[in-house]
Amino acid sequence: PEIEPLTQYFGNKIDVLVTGAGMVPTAFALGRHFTKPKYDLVLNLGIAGSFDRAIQPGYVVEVTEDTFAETGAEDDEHFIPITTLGFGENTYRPTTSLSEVNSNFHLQKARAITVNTVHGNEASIKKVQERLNPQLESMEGAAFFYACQQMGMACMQIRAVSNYVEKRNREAWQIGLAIKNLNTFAIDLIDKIIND
Ligand SMILES: O=C(O)c1cccc(C(=O)CC[C@H]2O[C@@H](n3cnc4c(=O)[nH]cnc43)[C@H](O)[C@@H]2O)c1
Repeated sequence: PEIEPLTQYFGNKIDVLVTGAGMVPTAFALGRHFTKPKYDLVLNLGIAGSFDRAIQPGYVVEVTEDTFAETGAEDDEHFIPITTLGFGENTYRPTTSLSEVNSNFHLQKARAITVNTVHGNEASIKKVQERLNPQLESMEGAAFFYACQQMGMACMQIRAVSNYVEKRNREAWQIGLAIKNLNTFAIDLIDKIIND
């Protein structure tokens, strides 16, 4: 449902890969799909939660970096990131930007984290904010950047905010508004890209 208006609009003019929610389904689906011809541009489109009260539900945002928030080790009250452990990276970035792709389009930029568990507890939200100071969270973004980087694909992540990251308050989520705004933006952008 997140990209149905877009698939209806473009038909088979673009390839749409629905990965399912979460970093493992996303990385697997992209790894399997990328054995096919190289793409000019790969877009990750989805909804997200916002830690930043200035980035409100309905806003469409360009993600400029995305961190796997949970990869590391606990040392009692202290968190040791995987980078410190020496097992690899936790932060990944797009390999192109909206301004490079089409200078007529502008979006607010934001730093994101990628999580397995949607935050919904005040203490854990405070902890992750103190550690990583994210503006957005999703369940796929960093895995998307990772897969694209591994395969040398030009990539960008565009997310529409469906909810604030707060103590679980499912009734306040505005998924319909986020999906509408995400699809309106994505259709406009892709239309320009394929017709220019
Ligand atoms: O908690 C629920 O009842 C519930 C019902 C439907 C969907 C969800 C999701 O968690 C959707 C996950 C989906 O959306 C992205 N997303 C949206 N908001 C957030 C968030 O605050 N934290 C992390 N991910 C979020 C996510 O990328 C998934 O694709 C829950």
